[in-house]
Amino acid sequence: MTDLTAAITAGGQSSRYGSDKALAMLDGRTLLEHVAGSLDTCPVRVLIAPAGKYALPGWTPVPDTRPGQGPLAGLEAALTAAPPGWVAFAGVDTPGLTPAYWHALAAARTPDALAVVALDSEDRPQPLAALYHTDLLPQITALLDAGERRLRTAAPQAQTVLVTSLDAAYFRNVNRPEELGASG
Ligand SMILES: Nc1nc2c(ncn2[C@@H]2O[C@H](COP(=O)(O)OP(=O)(O)OP(=O)(O)O)[C@@H](O)[C@H]2O)c(=O)[nH]1
Ligand SMILES: [Mg+2]
Repeated sequence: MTDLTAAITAGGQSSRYGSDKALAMLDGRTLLEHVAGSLDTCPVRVLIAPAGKYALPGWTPVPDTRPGQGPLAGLEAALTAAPPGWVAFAGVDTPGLTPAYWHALAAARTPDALAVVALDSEDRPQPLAALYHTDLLPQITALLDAGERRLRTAAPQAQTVLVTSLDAAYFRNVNRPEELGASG
């Protein structure tokens, strides 16, 4: 994955979780560390979060361009900070991601694609564990300027490769404490 820049967007409020879910513990590591571990071999790694909020060795903190405006704004900050090319973009709350997941997405890229998005076992797109190309940046900025906040609008369908049949375990998503279960 040496040609991917890693970006974790961590500017959320965890309002459903009730405390900062990035720091919630699962199997001895924080959720943030689980996600970071899936991307540690990427040469450039950025954490979209307020300066000083998290200590994540090897990851460069990058502040939001539009604080509090959601993950689409987090993606804008990530694509702005990244060198030209592909960015592996993840939230803090998907601890099932692994290097193999990102390899599967990277292998699905086509020459015309600007995004690679997995579908879960119910065919729902997973834009918070997806690849985006930095060439999307001007259109994402235009979307945000026009008031758009939905991450799923980040890339046009015609330039999005969909990846199916991946293991459901990759898509574990923690929004509430009960979703961490006894292991939390
Ligand atoms: N950079 C950045 N990331 C965000 C922002 N809002 C949400 N995120 C991140 O997007 C990911 C998924 O968001 P949610 O699951 O809705 O997390 P959240 O907004 O913290 O939680 P809720 O308040 O319960 O919706 C998480 O990694 C969040 O940290 C934001 O304004 N800026
Ligand atoms: Mg949210």
